[in-house]
Amino acid sequence: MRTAYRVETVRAAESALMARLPEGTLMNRAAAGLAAACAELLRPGLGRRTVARVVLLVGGGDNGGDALFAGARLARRGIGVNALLLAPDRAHPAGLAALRAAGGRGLAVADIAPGALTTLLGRASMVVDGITGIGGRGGLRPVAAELAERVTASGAPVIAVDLPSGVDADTGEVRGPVLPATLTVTFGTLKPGLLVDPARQHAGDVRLVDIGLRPLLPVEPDVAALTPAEVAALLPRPTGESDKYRRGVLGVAAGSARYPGAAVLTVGGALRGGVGAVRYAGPAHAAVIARHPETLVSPGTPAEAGRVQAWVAGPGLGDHPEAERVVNEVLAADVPLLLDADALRGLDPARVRARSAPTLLTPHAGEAAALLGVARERVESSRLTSVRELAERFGATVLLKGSTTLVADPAGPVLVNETGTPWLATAGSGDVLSGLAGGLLAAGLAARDAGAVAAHLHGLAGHAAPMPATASGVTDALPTAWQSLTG
Ligand SMILES: NC(=O)C1=CN([C@@H]2O[C@H](COP(=O)(O)OP(=O)(O)OC[C@H]3O[C@@H](n4cnc5c(N)ncnc54)[C@H](OP(=O)(O)O)[C@@H]3O)[C@@H](O)[C@H]2O)[C@@H](O)CC1
Ligand SMILES: [K+]
Repeated sequence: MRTAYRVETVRAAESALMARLPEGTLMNRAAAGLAAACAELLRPGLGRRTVARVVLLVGGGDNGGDALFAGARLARRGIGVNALLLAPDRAHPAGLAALRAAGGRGLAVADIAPGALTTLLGRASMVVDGITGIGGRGGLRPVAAELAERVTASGAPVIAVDLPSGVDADTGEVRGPVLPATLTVTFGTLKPGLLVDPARQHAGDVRLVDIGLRPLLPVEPDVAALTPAEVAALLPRPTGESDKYRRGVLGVAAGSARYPGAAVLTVGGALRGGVGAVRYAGPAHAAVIARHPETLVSPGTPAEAGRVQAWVAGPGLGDHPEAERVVNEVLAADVPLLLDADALRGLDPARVRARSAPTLLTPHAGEAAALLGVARERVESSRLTSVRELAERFGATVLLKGSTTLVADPAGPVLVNETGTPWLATAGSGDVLSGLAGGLLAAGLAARDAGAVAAHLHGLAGHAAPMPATASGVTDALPTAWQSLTG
């Protein structure tokens, strides 16, 4: 797992580690890793014998200290380094002294004429952002924001120290101006803001520098992303003993006269999710059997459908004459249940909490907002907080769809899926995901794993599908995605 820890936990681990080591060791390790990453990016330019010039943006905290010590290392290699000090009286004294001793310059931003600043930034091979790290609060303050804007306008690549300045490390929220980076060099551990949108989008590539923190961090992270190997290990595989019931039978209650396609896509996703069989119950049975002849179909409601190991309900229920009854029946079924789309409308938390079998809810931001009674923008800007709130309120696992899909249980780490692509924002794509995750539930995966594995596969299939991707194309690409994971 790629794991991320919130600031409070990082600080506790850092102080425990610092207490065992000579003063300055951690910052020295951080600066060494940062300087190495910068030098690597500068090398192609140096190969052409252009003069490398680095500009450091230095805030009043230790994030600025990291930038200054890294700058000193670069200056010792003959690189021209100018540090722009946002708070000159508070710039890390030892860091500034090291930079100056190595031949670099420290300049108070307030003392630089606008024209000179433009020239300095225009000539920079790269800008190192040490304005704020884990000590940053809210969006950048006006002077820092103005500087950030000028840096962005200069077009120079930005290397963020620990975090892009202006993002919230713990929540991934962006509450004001921020300086977007090409590369973020982070220390000791990832922070949630490096995995969760919208902050993640400002981080560029992320490189983790080991400063020896790992053994002092708790086992359980706050946010994590499964690696491809971990996803592969969770995929259900039939054994010699398998029959369709042991592999799992999924019930699908989706689609309606108006939206038969939703039933077809949900069943398609399930069949590609490694399930033993799919029972479809509802008005779109003819469309389902025409497209997926291996489906066991019936026109009735879930209670009449026969034995299943999990249910998916919701996609395209639309004008289904018995939509309410369908949702009531699957809620009453004592098997894992995935609720999506129309089944989420007006869903009563108490009814979900009362279930004895696991429940997985798969809202997009709009549906999540309706369930929480907040504006959609609030969910989009506070995705991590929102998904946790929903999981807590419903006592269920919640998969919040979006650019980075999040999967939360009422407690424990939130899983982030990193394989998504904007191409998946296409009609019916969510129905495929529901079927896929439902199939994994029926195969016996825990709700959190089913959600995370489905999101991962769905993302890979979104990349593998012919462009421009359609939901059917994504379904058809699922075996390719599966094979890319299992070799
Ligand atoms: N601890 C360790 O072991 C290690 C820590 N390391 C490094 O230390 C970093 C944390 O350092 P930190 O705690 O000094 O906080 P930091 O991120 O520099 O920010 C505080 C400064 O920013 C300012 N400021 C705040 N908000 C602002 C805003 N919106 N806009 C503008 N300015 C704002 C704030 O001003 P103030 O509020 O005090 O007026 C203060 O001056 C960490 O991310 C990592 O890089 C590494 O060396 C590895 C070992
Ligand atoms: K920074």
